[in-house]
Formats: sequence, structure tokens, C-alpha cells
Amino acid sequence: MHTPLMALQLRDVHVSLAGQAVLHGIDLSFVAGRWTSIVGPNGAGKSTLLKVMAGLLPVRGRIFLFDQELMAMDRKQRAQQLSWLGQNESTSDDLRVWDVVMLGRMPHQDWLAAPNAHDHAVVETALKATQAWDWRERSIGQLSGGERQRVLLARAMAVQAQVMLMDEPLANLDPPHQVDWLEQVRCLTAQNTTVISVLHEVGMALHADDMVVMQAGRVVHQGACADAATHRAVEAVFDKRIAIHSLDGQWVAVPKL
Ligand SMILES: Nc1ncnc2c1ncn2[C@@H]1O[C@H](COP(=O)(O)OP(=O)(O)OP(=O)(O)O)[C@@H](O)[C@H]1O
Repeated sequence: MHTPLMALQLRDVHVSLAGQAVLHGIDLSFVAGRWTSIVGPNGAGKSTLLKVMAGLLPVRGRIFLFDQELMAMDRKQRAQQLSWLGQNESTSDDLRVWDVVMLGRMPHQDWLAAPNAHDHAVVETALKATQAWDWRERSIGQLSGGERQRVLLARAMAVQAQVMLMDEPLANLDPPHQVDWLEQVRCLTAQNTTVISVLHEVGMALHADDMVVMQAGRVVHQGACADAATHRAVEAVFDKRIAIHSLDGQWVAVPKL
């Protein structure tokens, strides 16, 4: 039997923030080309885990990006392979939308080199994919929260990284653009991109291939979104205040009143 290629692996990862232990011995493996959603209650450590995988926090333990130790990688190489969409990302409001998305191409450009035709083509494709193309000449400060999120998603896509990490990518998106996002993730995984996203909306998170369920700084379950064991784990971390059901071939999470 052939062993699947692992995009990211964490081995006994511990994180402390401001002297407080936040992640306690995380062991996880993410198969390349799949979409995993991370869910759990407020304060469970989801955003911290995502930051750790982006190499943004000091940790105790080991993290591998494909076969390389993440922390030992050259910054540029890491930036080419890992793309990051954080929560409440700050950008200068004066920046043109086009230029914001072009920032995603930086890991591929030489120092002070002008973007080439390929960079322009990638930025155009990303802006069109998130339906942000019409705003390309506007400054990002003039956009609504959801419009801005679509521009930042375009920037993350423009990196064309093998692994994409997204923290609350659906924040501020209206339902049609949430569905667009689902379709974009499907396109990315079809091209063998690995997508890992923190999602609060359990119903959306259940569209992923796999799920990591967290509670109090620990992983309590990792499994396929279609598995009953995954559903039970999600219901348990939310104190059984939600129930997962099948509806028209999809999984939905409904409040238990
Ligand atoms: N900079 C920090 N200093 C100290 N503690 C922090 C810091 N950032 C986060 N924490 C704590 O770490 C824990 C995990 O936070 P994290 O943001 O990872 O949780 P989360 O699961 O993403 O939560 P939410 O669903 O509310 O976004 C929380 O208890 C939080 O208070």
C-alpha cells in the first residue's frame, strides 16, 4: 500500500503565550491535496495552531512542511510554499487593490525587481476568481468588509503556494460569496493544493474533506467530515448544543433548542 504524501506534520508541539500554555502536545498530519477544517469552541487554540503552522510563533516540538523542518527553511522558500490569510489582516488603506494582490507575488520576485508578465497574469486570475477585478484601481480602504476579504483571499491565492492556511476566510462574506469560496477551495484541492482553514460555522466546515476538532489547547479528534465519529466529536466539544444531520446529501449543523 502506498503511503500518502504529507504536506504538514506536527510532532509534540507545545506553545505558550505570555507565559500561559496554550497548545499542549499537538500531533497532527495533513495529507497533501486535501482540505481540512479546524473547529472548536472559542479559545480552543485554533488560530494559535494555524499561526504555528505558518511559522509565526515560537514552539517547542517539530513541524515539517513536506520533508523539510519548517523553522529551518529559508524564509523566501517558506513564503513560496505556504500562503497565509489571517484574521483581521491589516493593510495600508491607501494601497490599490491591484497592488495588494501583487504583494502575494513577492515571494517569487527578486529583490526590487518589477513584476513580470506571469505575475500580472496570476494577479488578474486571482482577482477574477474572487470577483474583485472591478475594484482593481480602488484603494482597499474604500471597500466594505466582505469586499476587502475577497481581495485578501485573492492575494493569498496569488502566491500559488502548495499549502494555504486561512483563518476565518468566510468572515464578512455574504452567502453567494461563501459558496464561491467553497468552489475555489475545491478548484485548489483539484490542483493538489493543501488547504487548512479555521471555520466557526460548523455547517461550512463540514464541507471539507477532513476535520480537526480542538478543545482547551488539544486536538480531540481528526477524521473525515463524513464520519459519524467526527460528528460526535464536534457535538461533544460544543456541549451537545448542536446536532449534525444529513440534508439533501450535505451535512448540516442545527442548534438544539
Ligand atoms: N497573545 C496572547 N497572549 C496570551 N494568551 C493568548 C494570546 N493569544 C491568544 N491567547 C490565549 O490562547 C488561547 C487560544 O487562543 P486562540 O486565539 O488560538 O483560540 P481560538 O480557538 O482561535 O478562539 P476563537 O474561536 O475565539 O477565535 C485563548 O485562551 C487565548 O486567550
